[in-house]
Amino acid sequence: MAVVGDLALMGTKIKLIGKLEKRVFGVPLSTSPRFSFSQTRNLDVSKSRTAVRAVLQVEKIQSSGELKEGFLGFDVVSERELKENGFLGLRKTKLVCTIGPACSCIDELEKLAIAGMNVARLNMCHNSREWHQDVIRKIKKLNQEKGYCVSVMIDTEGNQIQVDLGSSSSVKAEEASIWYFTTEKFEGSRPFTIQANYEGFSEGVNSGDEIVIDGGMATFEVIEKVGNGLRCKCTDPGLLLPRAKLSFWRDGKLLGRDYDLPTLSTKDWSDIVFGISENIDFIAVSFVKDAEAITHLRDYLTTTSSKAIKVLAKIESLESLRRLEEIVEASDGIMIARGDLGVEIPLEQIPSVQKDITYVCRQLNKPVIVASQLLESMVEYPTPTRAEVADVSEAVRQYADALMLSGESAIGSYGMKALSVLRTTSTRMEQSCREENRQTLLHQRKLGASLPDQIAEQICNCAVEMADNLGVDAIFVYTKHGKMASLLSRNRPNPPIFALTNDNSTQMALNLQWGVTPLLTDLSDDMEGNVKKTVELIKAKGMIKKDDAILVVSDIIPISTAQTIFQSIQVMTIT
Ligand SMILES: Nc1ncnc2c1ncn2[C@@H]1O[C@H](COP(=O)(O)OP(=O)(O)OP(=O)(O)O)[C@@H](O)[C@H]1O
Ligand SMILES: CC(=O)C(=O)O
Ligand SMILES: [K+]
Ligand SMILES: [Mg+2]
Repeated sequence: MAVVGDLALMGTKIKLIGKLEKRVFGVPLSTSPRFSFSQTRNLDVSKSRTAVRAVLQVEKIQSSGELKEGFLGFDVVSERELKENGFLGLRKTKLVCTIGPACSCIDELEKLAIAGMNVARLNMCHNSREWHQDVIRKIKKLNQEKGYCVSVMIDTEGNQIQVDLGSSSSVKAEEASIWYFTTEKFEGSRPFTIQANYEGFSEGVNSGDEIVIDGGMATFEVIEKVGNGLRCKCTDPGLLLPRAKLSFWRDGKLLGRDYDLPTLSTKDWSDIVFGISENIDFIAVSFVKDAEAITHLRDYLTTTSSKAIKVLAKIESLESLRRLEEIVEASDGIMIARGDLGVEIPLEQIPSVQKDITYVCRQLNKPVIVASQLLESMVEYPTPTRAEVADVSEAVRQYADALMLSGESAIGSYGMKALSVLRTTSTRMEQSCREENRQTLLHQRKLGASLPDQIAEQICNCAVEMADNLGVDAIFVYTKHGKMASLLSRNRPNPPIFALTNDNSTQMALNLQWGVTPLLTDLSDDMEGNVKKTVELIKAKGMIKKDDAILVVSDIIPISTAQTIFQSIQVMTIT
């Protein structure tokens, strides 16, 4: 903590963190009292040095390169990749890693960041609040002190009917053995008895129906109902793991039952409040049923969070597939959660469903993550199977925005190797798609309703066509909320997109967007000046050379001429 007025901050920009006790420099900084305050403001310290008595924590942001005059906010990993591989060699597909006990210490987190992790995912199903807080703070520290740019995602637990095995690590069910599924709570374990976590789990279930564990780990036939419980016979032997999910089938079809469980449980809401206070970037909502839960959460975030947290809907149930378009429209992005999806639909349908979901996301311009079992064998082994590499390649060929590791990074012994397989496999397939000119096969649906939106969309479509036809080295886009950057990304251009923004939440959100390298930088109303400055800075870093061509797109609305919106495409050749 420091008294702002005592610091020599003349003419610099500072980031203020802490509880605001007064108006600072006459500027009323809005903040919700419930959450910690973190906002960047341009303050003229010279005028008010003596007037200030507000006690605030002043964070040195020069080290993370934030908004300092004359700074181009490259993260250390993109900068290195660009220097080593050149513009075209920059990886386009983003990488998400689930953080678990195998990679939660700061050294392992840093190794993942160096190896290309763009987003760290924390699954709130596991571990304690303190553990999650510790991991988030380590990631923020790495970003701040060492110049990485890793976004943080929390993934809600959700309301699901699952088993509670108490302290047992697994339970084996033998062929024809008789079991009792109950909602009665008891300590320890009882032979042939399995606790289900939800009172109404057996409602509407008849004798003769099937209970499928975790999409096929084991199967039981219901013999009879006993009170709220079910007496069953094991028809397909196998293993029950902790938190194994139950699904009910009749005549070969999933029993689509509405359990009346809200998408977000009380625990999920408490995790969300925690996430907001820890300044996370994404919330992935598990077992989304419809658009309503997503809209509700987004409204809540608008009123309670000072930063724009993005809401991702996880598609992992039959219901979410039925309402796919409305869910995609309502959310900021999608995760194809193939693990639980495979519990609800036959496995052979997953590849075509994945293809359909990525297509819808492309059309509606929402980033999409392909998740679960991409390199599952690497939880145990140091090399992937050929089939796994083919699966990863197919997701890249479908132009998914991001690929996700789950157990491979969270509990596996070869998380770093798995990340490296994702990186090399996606880079190779991206090159092959460029050679094939596959992006020309993308037919985009018109999205914009208002004229400015339609202009933005057309400009981005044309800009990408021009960039590819001219073979420019890079696309630069100046963007406040990331809209133009995403519209460019949607067209999957050959050159990389550098999105220059002065908004930290935009920067962190763009980490999930295919082909976009977000750069946090100081922007002014003077677009010519911005472009000139960026080029000078990037030149000074030795990343650009004579005769390189850059295409520049801008959607910044000048404040001084509020009525006029300048949206333009410029092509520059470096002299
Ligand atoms: N924070 C953590 N602490 C302990 N173990 C973890 C943690 N995160 C993940 N794991 C382990 O990694 C494995 C795979 O990770 P993950 O939880 O992402 O899979 P999942 O079950 O498909 O996710 P979801 O519950 O969202 O469907 C889990 O089975 C769990 O054992
Ligand atoms: C990631 C996840 O939730 C799943 O695959 O089920
Ligand atoms: K989850
Ligand atoms: Mg899941």
